[in-house]
Amino acid sequence: MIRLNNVHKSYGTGSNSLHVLKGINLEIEEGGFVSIMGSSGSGKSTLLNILGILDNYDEGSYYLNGMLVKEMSEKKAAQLRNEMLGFVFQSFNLISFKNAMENVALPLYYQGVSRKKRNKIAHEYLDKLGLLSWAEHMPNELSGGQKQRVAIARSLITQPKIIVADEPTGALDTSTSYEVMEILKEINEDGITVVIVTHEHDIAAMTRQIIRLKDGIISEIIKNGDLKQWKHQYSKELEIA
Ligand SMILES: Nc1ncnc2c1ncn2[C@@H]1O[C@H](COP(=O)(O)OP(=O)(O)OP(=O)(O)O)[C@@H](O)[C@H]1O
Repeated sequence: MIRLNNVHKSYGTGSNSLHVLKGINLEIEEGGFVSIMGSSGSGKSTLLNILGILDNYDEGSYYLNGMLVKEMSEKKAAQLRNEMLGFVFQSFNLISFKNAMENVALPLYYQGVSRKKRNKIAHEYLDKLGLLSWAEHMPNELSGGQKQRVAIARSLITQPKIIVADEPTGALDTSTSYEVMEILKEINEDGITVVIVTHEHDIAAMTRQIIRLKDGIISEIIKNGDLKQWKHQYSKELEIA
């Protein structure tokens, strides 16, 4: 589903240039539940933005569903983004002057779906996320967890194949973070590939594969069965630190 071969990305030019990704090789299978970890500035968001076709890369290749992302026209890239991808952000990115239902329905507005139809579908997704009674509420009347659930409902309304989430629990307290991760897990169990960026080990451990970025390359890929061992090793590292 996702395949990156030797992907490089730099910001700036000349002496101001910053080489952030220095040859990323990565495969994510359909139905994967993956977290990207790494220290601040290691390039996690840069990588996620490339995966989500929100940003370009400089060298290498990125195949999404067998299609080379780089050689696409902007129109084709936008189409692929709209058809394949749903986005969730740390700061929810809800529109403050629209209520929960209107926020969820927004992607369908851009697809030209009639108001009646998009509101009906938005209600279905709010219901799925347990937010039906909050449909008419404005974002500032919702808790952080509710806002993130609205954002997740909005990301799902176009029926994407992949959800990319940049620090989806970064603005939430611990128990709400786990609730949001449980929702992402259920979404994944419905067959949607989920890729998140997080710096929290407990959150990463809820996914099935952890990709660690260091010095612009993938330093480690920890798979399902090894997570327990990894958590044990990590807690020992913490003790030493
Ligand atoms: N648009 C940009 N222009 C210039 N430099 C950028 C840009 N975006 C990111 N960078 C730089 O690239 C590096 C990697 O940034 P990125 O946001 O991908 O890291 P990150 O691992 O997600 O960090 P954090 O955990 O702090 O969010 C950082 O040094 C950052 O300052």
